[in-house]
Amino acid sequence: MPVIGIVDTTFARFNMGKAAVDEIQKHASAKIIRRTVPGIKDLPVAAKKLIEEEKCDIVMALGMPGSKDKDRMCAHEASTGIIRAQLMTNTHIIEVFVHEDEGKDEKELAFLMEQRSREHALNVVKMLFKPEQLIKEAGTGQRQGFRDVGPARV
Ligand SMILES: Cc1nc2c(=O)[nH]c(=O)nc-2n(C[C@H](O)[C@H](O)[C@H](O)CO)c1C
Repeated sequence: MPVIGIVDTTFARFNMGKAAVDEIQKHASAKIIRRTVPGIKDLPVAAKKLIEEEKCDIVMALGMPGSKDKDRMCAHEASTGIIRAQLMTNTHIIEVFVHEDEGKDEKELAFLMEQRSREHALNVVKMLFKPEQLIKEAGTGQRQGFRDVGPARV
């Protein structure tokens, strides 16, 4: 049975890991191993440990960069770390970040954090179990959270 790792943060203002686990369980049979770390800069090593020590086939790294400049810098550093962890382990780590200022208010922020977590969880299920479905969706302007934008019109 495939093993999916989920790592999220306490800094985030919505329980992103819970939404991702719930969505995966609705659509696939997989062992899920969940971890929570303080913030996004702690995600890369947590994901790498899930891959190397817990034998996860794929990992979701979920977090919320804040709205200050130092948070944006932090997000860039965390992303770089996540990419390095992917290259070091030759394993996908699907980064699910929702910037705190993407939502116009708290309600929209919570909506976006839940939807993006769930839609990327579906991507993970497709990557593991139905890769041909992703090929069908190539170039279709999919977005996670807000509405899909569709293909460019010619
Ligand atoms: C400035 C800052 N901003 C964020 C953020 O926007 N989002 C987040 O999840 N975590 C932030 N952190 C915390 C770091 O990611 C990390 O948890 C600490 O530096 C401890 O390693 C920090 C320190």
